[in-house]
Amino acid sequence: MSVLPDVSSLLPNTFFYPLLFISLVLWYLHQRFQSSRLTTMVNKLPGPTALPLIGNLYQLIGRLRPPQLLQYAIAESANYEKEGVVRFWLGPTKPVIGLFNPADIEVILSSNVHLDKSTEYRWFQPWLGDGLLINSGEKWRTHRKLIAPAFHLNVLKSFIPQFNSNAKRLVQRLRKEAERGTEFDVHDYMSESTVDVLIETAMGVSTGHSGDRSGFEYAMAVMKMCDIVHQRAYKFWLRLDSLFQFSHFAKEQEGYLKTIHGLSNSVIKKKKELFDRLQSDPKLQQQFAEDTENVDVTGTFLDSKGYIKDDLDDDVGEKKRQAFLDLLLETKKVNGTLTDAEIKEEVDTIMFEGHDTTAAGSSFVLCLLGIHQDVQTKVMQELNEIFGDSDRPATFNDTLQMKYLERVILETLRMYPPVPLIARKLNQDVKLATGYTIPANCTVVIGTFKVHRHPQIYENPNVFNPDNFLPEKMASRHYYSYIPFSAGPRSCVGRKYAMLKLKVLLSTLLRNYKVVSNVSESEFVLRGDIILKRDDGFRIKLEPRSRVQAAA
Ligand code: HEM
Repeated sequence: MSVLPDVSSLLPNTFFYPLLFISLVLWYLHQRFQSSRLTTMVNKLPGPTALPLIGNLYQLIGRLRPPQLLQYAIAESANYEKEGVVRFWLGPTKPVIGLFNPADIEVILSSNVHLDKSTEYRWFQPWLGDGLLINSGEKWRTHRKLIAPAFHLNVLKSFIPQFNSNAKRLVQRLRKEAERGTEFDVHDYMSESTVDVLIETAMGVSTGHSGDRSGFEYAMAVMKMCDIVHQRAYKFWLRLDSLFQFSHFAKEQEGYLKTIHGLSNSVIKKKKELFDRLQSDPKLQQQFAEDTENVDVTGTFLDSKGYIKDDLDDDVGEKKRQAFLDLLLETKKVNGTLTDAEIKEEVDTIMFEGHDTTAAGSSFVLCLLGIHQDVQTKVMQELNEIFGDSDRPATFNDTLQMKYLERVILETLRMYPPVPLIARKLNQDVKLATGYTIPANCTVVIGTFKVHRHPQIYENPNVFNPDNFLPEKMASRHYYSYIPFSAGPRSCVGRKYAMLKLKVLLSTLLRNYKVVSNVSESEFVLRGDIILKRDDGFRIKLEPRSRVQAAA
């Protein structure tokens, strides 16, 4: 028997050296990151406590569901309202800077330098290719210059008949819900309608009104794709393509993209056939000639003079006034400067941006009108003054008189902005108006939802009040305190299209149905997966209005 004490339990076991090694490597990496220029500068910005290496990721534990994530982002940013800036570390090398001060936002959005989208937008690439929403540099500049004129007001005015015929179809589809009189989710109806109307206007292809549900299937696939892209942002193991490709999401994505690209391919094919026929038939050309009637839009949101002016206001001359897909095909034919692949990615981009945003926006308008019956009564008074007893379709001039409905739409987009945040990647240091400096390589997130509910900008920011958009109220606020369509050189090209379409669609629907909602705003469960939605569904009831029938 040994007289020596047993020291084997004190000796390092098999795990000791590997653990020591990993700890030393982590400690070394932490020290390196801490002393880098990026970290030193970012850590001067206000933000919640970040832990070594994982940064603020620990705060996401237990919040990996879209509604909780949005709630967390809103609550955490409220602690930095005074500063207008908040920094988060998503791991050791990924700083994200949230901005919600209009003067700081202007520094980024009005710039011709900070135009690059954040790296997260690359997850859209299998879907949108290198289209206008995500591309950058010279390609973005030339494509933006090419596409913006297709959304000039004089082109949009020629879409009024299609807006009306689709509004009428929507009213007919909703009839069964009105007859039932029970609660239903209006978002599916709005999605299908906004896809169809986009195909018939910007793409210039008839959907045939034949009961074909490809628009609906497309809209549902888009919703699922948005969910996948959103999950990649906060489930960190999905951020890397090398891991994502082995997940079940990759397989699902393939299926959704088949539906999405199936529709865009078929739209392009149909349009090409029509385009070729048009080219060889002068009579058809005459028939499709644009309506370039001159109408005064001063004093409305469609007129940007009193608001944020952008390239949608540039007069591009009569010649260039063509609808979107006509313009692209013509450019390819005449200049040879566009490839088929480029046309495809721009069609996919416009199809996505043009439908999901307006489907969410219009669904929120209906929910809010269902809750605020006094506001709905005022909208109806205005519509009755415009249309009287007539069930005629809306004209462009009618839409200019829908000033109160316009304020309702603007206020809805303030409280529930369909694009709740915008993210840019900085390629150089930026000094903000508030004095803070953000270093190059940071991701900057503009918190639209947060700016729109800032108590120092909007009196009673959580109260729905269309009068927030009376001209004098708008004039008294900072330009960049209302940015549902972003602003500056990279603002939304479909802004005027969206407002015009929403007015025709909503006014037609309201002339036929009274909207009712038993759900209060405090019960809305919001989720921000790319586009802001209600997780609990856009639940409303409809009651037929006896006086006016569907506009013919
Ligand atoms: C209520 C409706 C809409 C809202 C709230 C909205 C909002 C926005 C926002 C915030 C952006 C900037 C996104 C970013 O920087 O990440 C954007 C960009 C864009 N939107 Fe819209 N949008 C709407 C409707 C439309 C429509 C109807 C179209 C086309 C028909 C459209 C086409 C685009 C395009 C192509 C871009 C990219 C522009 C660029 O990067 O140069 N949008 N939109």
